[in-house]
Amino acid sequence: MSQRILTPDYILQEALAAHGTALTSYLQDKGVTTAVPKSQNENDGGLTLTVLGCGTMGIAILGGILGSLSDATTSSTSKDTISEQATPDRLPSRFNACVRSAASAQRIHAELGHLAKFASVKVCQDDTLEPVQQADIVLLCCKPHMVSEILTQPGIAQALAGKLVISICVGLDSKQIASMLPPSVEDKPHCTIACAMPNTAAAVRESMTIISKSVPPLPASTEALVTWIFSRIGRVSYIAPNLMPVSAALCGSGPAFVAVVVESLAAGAIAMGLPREDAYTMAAQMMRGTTGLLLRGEHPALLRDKVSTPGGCTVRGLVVLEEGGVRGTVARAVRETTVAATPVQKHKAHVNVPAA
Ligand SMILES: NC(=O)C1=CN([C@@H]2O[C@H](COP(=O)(O)OP(=O)(O)OC[C@H]3O[C@@H](n4cnc5c(N)ncnc54)[C@H](OP(=O)(O)O)[C@@H]3O)[C@@H](O)[C@H]2O)C=CC1
Ligand SMILES: O=C(O)[C@@H]1CCC=N1
Repeated sequence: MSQRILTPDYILQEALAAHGTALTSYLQDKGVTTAVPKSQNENDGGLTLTVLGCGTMGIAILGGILGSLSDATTSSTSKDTISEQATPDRLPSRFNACVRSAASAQRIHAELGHLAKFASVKVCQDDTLEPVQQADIVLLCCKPHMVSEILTQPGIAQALAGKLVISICVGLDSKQIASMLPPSVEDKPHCTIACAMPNTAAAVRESMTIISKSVPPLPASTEALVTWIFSRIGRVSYIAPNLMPVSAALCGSGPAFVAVVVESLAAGAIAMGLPREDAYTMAAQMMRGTTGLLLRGEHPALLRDKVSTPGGCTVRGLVVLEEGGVRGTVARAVRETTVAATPVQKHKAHVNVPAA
């Protein structure tokens, strides 16, 4: 059985979340004045953000936001990659994390418990209505096929009216999500829907998040808020809605493709006698260094040429890669993924299979 280490701060947060009112009146009866932590105070001017489906990505995003709030509390240096962005008038300070199973609830406690002292984080198991009612912003992080079931639960649509819904669900665009909600009233949409595509590196605040440009554009304050949320977990870029599927393939799925490359590099090194753990660490750090050069503006082709001395060892390895058709294979993987991530074409023919 896994063990959880509960810090005094964490226990206090949990007790306040579960029995805050009772604890406060008990202490007041004893003549003790209680100061509710800022983030627990419903009137602190902060927003409530509810993560609907707080699994791998929900935890990564929430962890990034809480981490950035902890940076703001403990240090004057910001880790923002987009430091010049407009700061929204109001920021999230209370968080609801919704899941179905006890195991998923436990996972949130285990992975985010140490950050809960920087804001109020409530884990909601098998309860979506109240957290959505409490929310100013709803982050839709469940699997795409679950969205319809969740949004059509009794009361959810009413609870979402007038709010900001941000979806990270691959293959769903804002029109499809809107179609699961009541129609707009008097030309006003039921709620504001934004679509974003982060990736799993959000967990280390190194995501490349692509956000779909909304039509009509989001109000400036809403766009600032969406940008703020995702710049907590890495870089942010806005793109035309029709380019979201290819962005999902490159940025959302990309870490899986790169992981295969790292595994392959390590496999070759292990085959030549390098200890397994050393091989994975060396491959990962080598990749990190290479991305540093690329992000500094170096073109990949020039980088490759710089490393391959004529008559040297690298060029011999490169010839093997070309013989194996690595470029074509990787490019085809991105094309195939793009088709699978495209809303209307999701179940259509594979792009790499020639038409019959
Ligand atoms: N994984 C990735 O790298 C990326 C994923 N995405 C997108 O992010 C989304 C989430 O993916 P991922 O985090 O991997 O998925 P996970 O399966 O890890 O997380 C989904 C979460 O949703 C919860 N959930 C399911 N149904 C309900 C419900 N009715 N009420 C409340 N919670 C519910 C699940 O809880 P429980 O476990 O208890 O059922 C689980 O915690 C997907 O739409 C995907 O397209 C986008 C970019 C990258
Ligand atoms: O493959 C998936 O379903 C998700 C979407 C983007 C990355 N992984």
